[in-house]
Amino acid sequence: MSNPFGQSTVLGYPRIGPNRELKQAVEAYWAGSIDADALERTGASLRADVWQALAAAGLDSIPSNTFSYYDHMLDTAVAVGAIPERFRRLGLSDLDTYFAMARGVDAEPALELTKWFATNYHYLVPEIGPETVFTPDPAKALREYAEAAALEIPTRPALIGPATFLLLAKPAVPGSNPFDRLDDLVEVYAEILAALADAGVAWVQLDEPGYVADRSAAEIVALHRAYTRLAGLSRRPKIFVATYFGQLDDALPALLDTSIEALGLDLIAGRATVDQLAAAAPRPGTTIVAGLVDGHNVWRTDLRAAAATAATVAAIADQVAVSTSCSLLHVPVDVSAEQGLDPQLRERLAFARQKVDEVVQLGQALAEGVGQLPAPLPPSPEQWRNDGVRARLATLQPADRQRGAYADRAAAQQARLQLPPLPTTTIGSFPQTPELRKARAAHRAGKLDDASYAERMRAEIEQVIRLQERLGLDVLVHGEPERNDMVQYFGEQLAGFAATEHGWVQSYGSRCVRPPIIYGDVARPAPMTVEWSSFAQSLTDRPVKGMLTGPVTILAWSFVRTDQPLAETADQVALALRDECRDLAAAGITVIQVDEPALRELLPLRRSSQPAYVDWAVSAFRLATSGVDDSAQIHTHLCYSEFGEVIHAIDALDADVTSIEASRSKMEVLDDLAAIGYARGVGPGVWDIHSPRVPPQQEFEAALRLAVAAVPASRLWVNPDCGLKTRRYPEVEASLRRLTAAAAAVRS
Ligand SMILES: Nc1nc2c(c(=O)[nH]1)N[C@@H](CNc1ccc(C(=O)N[C@@H](CCC(=O)N[C@@H](CCC(=O)N[C@@H](CCC(=O)O)C(=O)O)C(=O)O)C(=O)O)cc1)CN2
Ligand code: MET
Ligand SMILES: [Zn+2]
Repeated sequence: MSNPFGQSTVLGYPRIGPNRELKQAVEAYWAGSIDADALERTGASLRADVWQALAAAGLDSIPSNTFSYYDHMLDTAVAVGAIPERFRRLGLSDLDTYFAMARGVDAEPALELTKWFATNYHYLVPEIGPETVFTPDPAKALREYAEAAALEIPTRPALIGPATFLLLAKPAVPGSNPFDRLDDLVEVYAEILAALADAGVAWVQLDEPGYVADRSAAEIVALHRAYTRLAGLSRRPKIFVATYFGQLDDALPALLDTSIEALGLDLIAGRATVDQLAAAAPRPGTTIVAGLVDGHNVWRTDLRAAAATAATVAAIADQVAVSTSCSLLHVPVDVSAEQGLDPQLRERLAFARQKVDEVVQLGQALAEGVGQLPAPLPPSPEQWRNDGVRARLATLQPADRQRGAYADRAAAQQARLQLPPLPTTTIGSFPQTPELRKARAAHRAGKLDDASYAERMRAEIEQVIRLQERLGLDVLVHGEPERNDMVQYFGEQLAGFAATEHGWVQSYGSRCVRPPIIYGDVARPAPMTVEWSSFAQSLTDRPVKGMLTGPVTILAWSFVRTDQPLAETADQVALALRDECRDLAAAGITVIQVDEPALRELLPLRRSSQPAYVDWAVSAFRLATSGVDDSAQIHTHLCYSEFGEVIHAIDALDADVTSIEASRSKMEVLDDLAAIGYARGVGPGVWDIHSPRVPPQQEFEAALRLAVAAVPASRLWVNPDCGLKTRRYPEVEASLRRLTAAAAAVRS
């Protein structure tokens, strides 16, 4: 049955370009080496390429306004006029005002950056207060629509919907609630929709993923009111509300009770969605856009199984289209560029471009039947299995996840380490200089041999050690110069992982990551970090921390196999890390840090699913870290999130020392930790490393005095919020000098 929406669509597409063209152009603009026109030309050409590729692939309904120079939440803030006064008064051009909000300028810090749901994408948090004046600014959406129309490609402009926009905003004034502004904001959307309709736009996409998390009855009533109002407008495009990253529960009947023309549902992450849809009984004429192709992972879709689900949906709703489960922003662009991958793996993968083809095939199957669909691939090759690892996991006992009593550990560690009160340390990485990146690029290209590369890295490590000695830090790090990324580096060395050459995914702004792919059983063919750490330790009498990435973070920042529970894959990674910890300890490394910055990221959006997650996540970390004896001091590190929700999990990790981002939230996390009786070492970050600013000495001391008031000095560590890889040496030296001086002042 044909429907006005069409049979197939995607919710969004990568905007960085097949070779990170956007990153290069944007960074060149920031550096002043190209002008705004040149940047705009690159943007226009990337957008045109995407629309043409989507049209050529045979998609019926193509999104626009999914491009962004930095972030789509920021674009929506601009579209509704929510530009804080402190940026307006800089008097910059529109483009530079936009980048000022994203990155800050000397006088004004940027908007806050935070996790986009349970992904490794980060959005800029709009600041909304009772006084925020909303004004419609549909210029970007209109321009993109017109650009595509000039290519004879009609598109569907996409915006974040008003309810989710406010749910994800933060109060501009303490104590106010951005969501209270919903009715005002909806009127601005009404004007935007009218402007789009006037330009000939037939459909608009409004994203409301905020409703796949637990929401109050009042928030659901407000959602219903918002879409009743928008759907009731006389001058507007047809409305497609897109939801993703989970299931809507009570918000589903609320949305279906409005007269929106199409509703997108995530049938990958929202396992109960089909049942909920059957119970809600969509009204005739509403198109259900079934998200059947996973937009958050890289595996090919089992098209026959997906078509069967589509058929089930078609029996409930009279009009059905097929889509991705979420925007394709979260996967790399094109797997056909990966000629270095094992062909047996490559044929099992679908990146954004391949997922578009899958959606088109499923759309055709809806109309014409499943006869043309390819058969599913056979099960994974036998050689991806590792019976040794499986046998080891099968025999694990609770004791393998349990260290000795903390009091005994603390005594054994202090006897060995002899640390002063308020010991100072850093989180691991030192600046990744352009020279280091160039050396790594030359090594990768075969222009720098292994020995010369290793020599270059050892020289860097030696400089980093000497610098820390000069600064008077107590526990040193080797600086991680040899790591391209804290997850990819391990992925490149572990069996069961594959690395891509071009598989870049945007993490925030111009920053990208190349997540490894976990396709088979995980094992550690050889030690991964021991040589570098031992070398660093050989240079100094002070302790040098071993530095590993924890199992949860390795999973969160990789693409993970879906043929077994995450918990099982996490334990396999944990066993490899357990062996690495033992090898480090055996090599004389007395302090080992196992980073878990993504512990909060994987926390399920719905409360009911959280305990099971916390259980396996904590278990895997403990498996990784409890194979060493009491005298080895285990540190962990967390950053990039609000920790309140995982505070018990942090305690349950049972690390001897937890370093944690705290400077921007004024040490609040210490109260959270105190409230649950956390009684081991803690290093609240006293320096916000996200900005190049060198804080004055008093700021370090003030932060430390707050910390000393909340935590006994005997358990308190002094460190920055996170690693220093994105900073430059002048800032690092100046700030660390103040950090150590502040520690000395507070000690005495
Ligand atoms: N995986 C991951 N997720 C994370 C974080 C993280 O550290 N890792 N931190 C948080 C914030 N997210 C971040 C994500 C990316 C970067 C980042 O700095 N990315 C770099 C790339 C890092 C990298 O892979 N570097 C490689 C490759 C660098 C590169 O682009 N090389 C050039 C050539 C080298 C040159 O001439 O400069 C090339 O290949 O073309 C290396 O050092 O080897 C970037 O986009 O610029 C920082 C934070 C949360 N999520
Ligand atoms: C995102 S957490 C980073 C931890 C890592 N050890 C570093 O210092 O870079
Ligand atoms: Zn960090």
